Amino acid sequence: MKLFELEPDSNINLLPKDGTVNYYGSLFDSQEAHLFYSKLLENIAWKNDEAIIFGKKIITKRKVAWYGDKPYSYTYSKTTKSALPWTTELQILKQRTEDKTGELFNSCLLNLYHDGSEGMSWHSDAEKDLKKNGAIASISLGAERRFLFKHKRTNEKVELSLENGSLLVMKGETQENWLHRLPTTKKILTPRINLTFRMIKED
Ligand SMILES: O=C(O)CCC(=O)C(=O)O
Ligand SMILES: [Fe+2]
Repeated sequence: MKLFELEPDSNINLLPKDGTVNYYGSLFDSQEAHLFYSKLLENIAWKNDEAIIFGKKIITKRKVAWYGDKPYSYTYSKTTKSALPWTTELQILKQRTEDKTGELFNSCLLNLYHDGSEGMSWHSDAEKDLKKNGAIASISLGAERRFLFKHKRTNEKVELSLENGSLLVMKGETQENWLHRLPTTKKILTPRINLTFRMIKED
């Protein structure tokens, strides 16, 4: 056991410019992280994602789900989904994320990556349904994976590792100026669940 486990400083901005990314490390002890992971695996309405890539409809191996305060429709990879009502676990996780970050969220996109062969390619989350420059809070459960940012103009890169139970927040102009991706890897053989709490525009 490590006697002096240093918590990451969530005030540090991991990006050198044009946006803000804060890493909070793990929000849970390993038992609690495992409990949330199992409950989400069991209780979330996981579906294979449909995306339109180069004009062709494809079905991803990765599974997704979309929850929110209201049945918001959300257009993602050119397909539209309607948000389901919060489950108990999601309500607890949303509350905890809001307490930690001081931000409010009204929706959550979940991703289930069965192993390292599934990932997400370079993109930014600036869909028109999302509040402009609203914070996006990302919780990771299960396998630890690498996560990268790339500046849209300069190609500068920032890399980190998303631990089991960890919270990462992207805010300010991050989505306007940076892309992010979850690279695939042959080394990871176990699943990971990711939750991104977001704020959908209500007009
Ligand atoms: O799985 C992750 O950590 C990232 C997911 C993501 O970028 C997204 O859902 O937009
Ligand atoms: Fe994203």
